[in-house]
Amino acid sequence: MITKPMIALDVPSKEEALLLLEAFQEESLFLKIGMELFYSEGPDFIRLLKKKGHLIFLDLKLHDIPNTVYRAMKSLAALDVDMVNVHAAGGKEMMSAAKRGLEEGTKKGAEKPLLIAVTQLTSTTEEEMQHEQLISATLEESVSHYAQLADESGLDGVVCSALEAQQILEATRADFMCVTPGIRLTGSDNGDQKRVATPEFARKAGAAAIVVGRPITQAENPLKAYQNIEKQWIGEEVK
Ligand SMILES: O=C(O)c1cc(=O)[nH]c(=O)n1[C@@H]1O[C@H](COP(=O)(O)O)[C@@H](O)[C@H]1O
Repeated sequence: MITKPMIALDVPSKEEALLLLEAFQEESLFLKIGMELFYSEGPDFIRLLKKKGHLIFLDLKLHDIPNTVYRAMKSLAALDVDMVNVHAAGGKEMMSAAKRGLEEGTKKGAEKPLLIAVTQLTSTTEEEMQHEQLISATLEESVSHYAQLADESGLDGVVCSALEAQQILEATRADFMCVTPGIRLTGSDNGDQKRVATPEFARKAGAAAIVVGRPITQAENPLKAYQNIEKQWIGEEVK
């Protein structure tokens, strides 16, 4: 279990990201850098955050032909990040190519980043999946199927809603990682998220990590919000 909640740094610039991080002072964090920040600030900002002692989940959700994903992963591995992801919908050949790229791109002596696959985005409902993606299975079946494909491709885990973590662990193996975004506290704004759960639910369902963005980044006091979520995630009593 990754005890630090992963903070989704969904802000447009390095300045805004650093301003937000000021509140956390010297604390070492697990930061998720997504497309918005990576596309604007690039690899240099990742290196800076690593130098400051943070762990990085580089969330670029690769989904392309196997050769392209293999080559892209080789580049990403050289950044020495801790976790990267692809879309499971890219298929087993693509996921295996991603893994090979990471292995070949990791510097000697460095640890290979964890590789996980997005199953169905937490912003997707079963109805949307069936009518827009024309997948006739239930959402649970689709998510478990993608998780099994990811496991067979040698990946470390998946991104899913905490609502599906327990069934995924049953369909794969006990140490398969379920990284769960769509985390919300009871009564808070879901925004565009559809399959949401509390940190406590995620823990009880066996999730390996939680990813939290707006409930922290848009809170009046981001540090306090983070600490509150962390307590619920690791199971400490909230005062
Ligand atoms: O891969 C992800 O991280 C991801 C997958 C998914 O299914 N749903 C999902 O919300 N995410 C990411 O998790 C974060 C959730 O942010 P909040 O909804 O603001 O907490 C965003 O940065 C999303 O890009």
